[in-house]
Amino acid sequence: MTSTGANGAPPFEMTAGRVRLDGREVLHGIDLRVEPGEVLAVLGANGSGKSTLIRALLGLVPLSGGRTHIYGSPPARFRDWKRVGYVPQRLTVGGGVPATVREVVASGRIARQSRLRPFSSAADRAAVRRALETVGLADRAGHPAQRLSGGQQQRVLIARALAGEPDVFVMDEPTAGVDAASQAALARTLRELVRQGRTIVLVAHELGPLEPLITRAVVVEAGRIAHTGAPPAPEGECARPGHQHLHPHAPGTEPAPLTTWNPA
Ligand SMILES: Nc1ncnc2c1ncn2[C@@H]1O[C@H](COP(=O)(O)OP(=O)(O)OP(=O)(O)O)[C@@H](O)[C@H]1O
Repeated sequence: MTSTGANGAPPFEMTAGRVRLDGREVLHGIDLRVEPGEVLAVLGANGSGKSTLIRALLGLVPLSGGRTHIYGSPPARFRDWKRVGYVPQRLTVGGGVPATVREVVASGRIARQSRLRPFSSAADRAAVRRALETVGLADRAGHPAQRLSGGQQQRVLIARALAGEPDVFVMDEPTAGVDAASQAALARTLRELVRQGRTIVLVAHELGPLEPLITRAVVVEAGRIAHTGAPPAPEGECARPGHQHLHPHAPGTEPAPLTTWNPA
């Protein structure tokens, strides 16, 4: 898999990025380069600017100063959206229009379709099925997504990103409101994605079972990066004597299928 853009450009590179919302500057000169294969945690208090930062990296909010690139292109000129999977904080797809779980997850394939191939193919349907199985929602495929619990909706959004088979995943609090078993399942899924060479940027308050996967953390404080460097020290299971730390970049062989979630 190619994990950089043309000329080896990294997934994201922001230089002196500034963002104003409602006339108030909320990001004050951010420098951040995300390397291929990284699992970068964006940490910080409520309102520090974490979501705004990742939305700006994706071009979803415009910069008022500085510049940002996705695989070497400014967001407005970036065309290869199939390489990018975004898991927002909440399910907003459909804006109240009823959509089934399968339809929401299938929308993750849109960037892979084209004017020449506008309809879903067998490969699209298989990717949607795999993604639903991975997050343990295959039996809910025909249910209205809006009627699921918050944690299940979060899993739908993760499945939507998985279905797109992107090179880089950007996840805004993927564990928020998700039960402990599903958090552990998400950690297993992310570990496999990283082993396949994908890049992951995730916003989190609590890393929980994702902690051992993190290769670098940035801490956002009042719209600035206050710390960048080593991930937080592993706790709990990983810190126990005899625990086998499976490094996410351990050289692998063939990509294995993503582990199916079996939430209790
Ligand atoms: N659409 C908006 N208009 C005006 N101000 C906004 C808007 N969205 C966010 N803000 C403000 O920008 C700042 C950063 O918000 P942001 O959502 O990026 O923080 P966060 O670190 O992701 O917070 P949380 O952990 O609560 O999700 C906050 O002060 C917030 O009130």
